[in-house]
Amino acid sequence: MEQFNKLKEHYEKTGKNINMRREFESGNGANRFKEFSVESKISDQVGVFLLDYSKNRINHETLELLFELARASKVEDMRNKMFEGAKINFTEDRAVLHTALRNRDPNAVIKVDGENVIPSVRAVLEKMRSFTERVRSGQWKGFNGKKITDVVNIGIGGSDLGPVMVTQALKSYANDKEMRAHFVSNIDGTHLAETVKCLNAETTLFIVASKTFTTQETITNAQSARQWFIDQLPQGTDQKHAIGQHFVALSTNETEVTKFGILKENMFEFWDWVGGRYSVWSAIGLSVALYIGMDNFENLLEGAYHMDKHFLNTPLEKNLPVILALLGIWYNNFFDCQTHAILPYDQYLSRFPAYFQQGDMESNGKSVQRNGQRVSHSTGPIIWGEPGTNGQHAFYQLIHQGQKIIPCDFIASVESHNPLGKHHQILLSNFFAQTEALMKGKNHDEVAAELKKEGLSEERIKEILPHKIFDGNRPTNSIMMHKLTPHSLGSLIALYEHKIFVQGIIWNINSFDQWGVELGKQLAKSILPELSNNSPISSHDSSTNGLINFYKSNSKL
Ligand SMILES: O=P(O)(O)OC[C@H]1O[C@H](O)[C@H](O)[C@@H](O)[C@@H]1O
Repeated sequence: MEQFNKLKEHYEKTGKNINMRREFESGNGANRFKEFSVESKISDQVGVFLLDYSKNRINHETLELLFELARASKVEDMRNKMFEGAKINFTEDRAVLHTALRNRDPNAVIKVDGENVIPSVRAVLEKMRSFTERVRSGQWKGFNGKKITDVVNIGIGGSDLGPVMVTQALKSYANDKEMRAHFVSNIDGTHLAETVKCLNAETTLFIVASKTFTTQETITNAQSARQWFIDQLPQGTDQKHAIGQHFVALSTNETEVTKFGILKENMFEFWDWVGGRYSVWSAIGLSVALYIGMDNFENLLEGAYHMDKHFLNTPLEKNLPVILALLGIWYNNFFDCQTHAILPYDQYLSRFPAYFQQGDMESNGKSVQRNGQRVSHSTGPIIWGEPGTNGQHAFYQLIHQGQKIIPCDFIASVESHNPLGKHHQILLSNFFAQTEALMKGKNHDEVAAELKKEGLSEERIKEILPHKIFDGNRPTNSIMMHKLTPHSLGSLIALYEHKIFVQGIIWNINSFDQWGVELGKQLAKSILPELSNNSPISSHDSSTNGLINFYKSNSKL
C-alpha cells in the first residue's frame, strides 16, 4: 500500500532518528505534551481519559502519515460495518456485535440476518438481573435451604479471562463476606481440586460457561464438579433437584446444555456473533454480576458503550483507540518491535495484561490477509505485562537497558480506592518517573558527574561508567483516568478492543476467527486414547513418540 511505503520512507529519513529527549529539550519542546496528548471526556459517569503519547518517537509528519494510512485502509468504513452487524468475520460467516451487548440506546435497532438482536440482548440482561438479585438476596436457595455464598465459574479462554479480570478489577464493589467468586479453567485436576477444597456444596453455585459447550477442558471440569457436588449430598437427597439449584449454564448451545443435565430455564443465552474473547459483556459476565451486583455490571456495559460512541464519533486525530492502534503499528511495522507491554499501576488491574493477551494475540496473531494471500508485513505483537511497581523489580531492567525496544502502555488512576497514607502518591511517583526515565535516559556526562560526586577514583569510574548509561528514547503511552469504577473499566476495556480492531483492519486480517487454536486440540484428541495403556506407540514423529513412551513406561498405567 502506498501509505505504507510513504511511512517506510519517512522512517528511514526521519523516524528512526527521532530522539524524544532532544525533541522535549528543543524550542518547541514545551508544547510537545499539548500537541501529542488527548484529554477526552468519555461521559459524565466515566469522566475524562487522558492519553499522553508525547513520549513516542514521532513528529507531526509521522502522525499525518499514520492517519493517512488509517483512512486509506478504510478503518472508518469497516468500523461502521462492525457496529451495523455486517458479517465481517467472514471465515466463520458471522457478525461481530459485542458492541450490541452494551448498547444502552433505548431505541437501538441492530439487525443480523434481518432480525433485530437488541430485544434478545435485553431479555437476557433482565434474566441475569432477576437471577442475580434472587441469589444475592438469598431468595434463591441451595438444596437444603441455605443462601449461596460462593460461585464457581467453570470456563476457559474468553469464558474465563474476562470474568476473572473484571471480578478482580472491581473487587472493591463486592462484599467477600457475603459472596465470593472462584474460577476453574485449567484441565489440570489441581485447579478444580484446590478450588473446591474449602467450599461447601450447600452454599456453592457452579456456573458452566462455554460458548460452544463442547470445550474439552470446561466440560470435563464441569462433569468432575458435578461428581464432587453429588458426593457431598446427604443420602436421600433428590440429586436432580439439587443439581438444578446449584448448576447454571452460559452458552449458545441449548442442546448440549440440556444434555449435560442443566435445565433450560437455568441457561443464560448468547449468540454466535459474540466472539469468546469479547463475551464478558454477555451472559458470560454472570459471575461478575453475582459478585458485584447487576447495577455495577450494567455500569460496566455503559462505560463500554460510551467508549464505543467515542470510537464511532470522534475524528481520527482525537480518537483514542485509533491513536493507540497507529502508534502500535509504527513500532510493530517500522521499528520491528516484537512485543508490547501493558503496565497497569493498579493492583486491581493485575489480570488486565493477561486478559488482553487473549484479546490481542488471538485476534491479530494471523498471517493471512482477508483476500487469502499471505501477509508480507508483521501483524499482532506479543502482549505481556504485570502491574507496576512489581514489574519494576522484575523485568524493567530489560525495558530500560536491554537491546530490544519495548513500547509500553502505562495505566493509572488519579484516585485510589485504598489510598492508605502515602501509598497512592508513592505509586504514582513511580508511574510518572518510569516514563520520564525511559524517555530521557542518562547519558555519559550525567553518569560521569554523578560518579565523581560520589568520590570514586578515575579508574573505578572508567570501569563502571558504561554499565550505568541509559540510552533512553524508549517509547511509552500514559493513560490516566479519574478512578477505577465499573464505568471507567468498561471504557478502558472497550478502548483496547477497538485498538485491536483498528490494527486488524490496517493489517488486512480477520481479527475475529481463531483457527490457530484448532490443530493442537485436534492432535490432543487423537493422542488421548493412546494414553490408555502402556504399550509403546510409533504413530508420531520420533520426538512425540519418545515423549509419549517416556510417560507410558514411567506412569502407573
Ligand atoms: O466458550 P468456549 O466455547 O468454551 O470456548 C473457550 C475458548 O476456547 C477456544 O479454544 C478459543 O480459542 C477461545 O476463543 C474460546 O474463548
